[in-house]
Amino acid sequence: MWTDEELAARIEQAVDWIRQKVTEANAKGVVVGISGGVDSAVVAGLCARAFPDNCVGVIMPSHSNPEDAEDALWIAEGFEIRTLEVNLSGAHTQVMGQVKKGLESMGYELVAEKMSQGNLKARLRMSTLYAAANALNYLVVGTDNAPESYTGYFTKYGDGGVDILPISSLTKTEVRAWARILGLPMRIAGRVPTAGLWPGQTDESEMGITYEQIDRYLLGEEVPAVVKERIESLHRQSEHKRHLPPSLELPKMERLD
Ligand SMILES: Nc1ncnc2c1ncn2[C@@H]1O[C@H](COP(=O)(O)OP(=O)(O)OC[C@H]2O[C@@H]([n+]3cccc(C(=O)O)c3)[C@H](O)[C@@H]2O)[C@@H](O)[C@H]1O
Ligand SMILES: Nc1ncnc2c1ncn2[C@@H]1O[C@H](COP(=O)(O)OP(=O)(O)OP(=O)(O)O)[C@@H](O)[C@H]1O
Ligand SMILES: [Mg+2]
Repeated sequence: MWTDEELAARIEQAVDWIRQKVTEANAKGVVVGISGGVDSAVVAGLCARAFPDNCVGVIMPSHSNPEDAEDALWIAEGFEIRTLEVNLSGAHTQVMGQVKKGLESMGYELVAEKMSQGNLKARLRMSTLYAAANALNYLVVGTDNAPESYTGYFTKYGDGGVDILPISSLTKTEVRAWARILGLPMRIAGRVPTAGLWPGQTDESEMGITYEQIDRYLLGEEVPAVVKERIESLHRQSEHKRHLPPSLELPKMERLD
């Protein structure tokens, strides 16, 4: 594996990179959503080191996982990050209720209601992070790791809607190793990954494969054929999320006047 010194050096590289990107953008600091999960805990640790006095952690408690907010606060306090708490349940109920009622009154059947409400949650979180970042001239720091990025396991314009991605080349195993070096306990480093979009959701049960398997695939190691097919299918289906929207280029028209 890696030595602690190697890991610490890579962490310092990531911290410097965050500082550089913020400076290049003429911004003054960083905003990060802290969920209680390991990815955002690691990114929070990097952000705190990069901008000890200009870092805001946003905690957006979810009724599906209320105890996560306590861990999120504990993580922020540990890194001495100032926190903003925003409860999105009212906004979520309002928007989703009106969309559902409106579409049903038009005669539509909602074929993917659970996904729609879950992804709206991720997009409201994104809007909240940008509301804070805009107000302060800070950048929004994302938490996608390599397996999530490769499989497209993120919400388009939700948790995927960010300004910079410091851990998007890290396997989940590496993220957990960085967590340990940053002083996070096993309770956080080893917790079951969940997007928190609906009660009981876990990343691995939803994807039907494990992070260990995706890590192995990304490192070019052997994985069962069925796992390889699943990863490649998720990658293909989500290609659109890793690009700017396709835009129609029409030839210029001569003006008649
Ligand atoms: N080929 C194509 N070209 C252009 N656009 C395309 C498209 N196919 C779909 N789309 C658009 O993309 C939309 C589908 O993408 P999207 O809205 O992202 O939705 P989708 O990929 O269906 O779902 C997001 C997945 O990410 C997971 N997630 C979300 C948030 C956080 C985390 C986490 O790990 O914390 C995980 C979530 O549980 C779910 O499995 C469609 O509604 C459509 O508008
Ligand atoms: N309740 C929440 N409060 C604040 N931010 C959140 C919340 N839920 C999700 N987020 C943001 O969305 C990001 C994507 O969630 P994701 O689940 O991939 O990461 P994680 O929770 O940090 O780690 P894990 O994937 O191991 O659960 C989080 O890293 C965080 O920035
Ligand atoms: Mg999570």
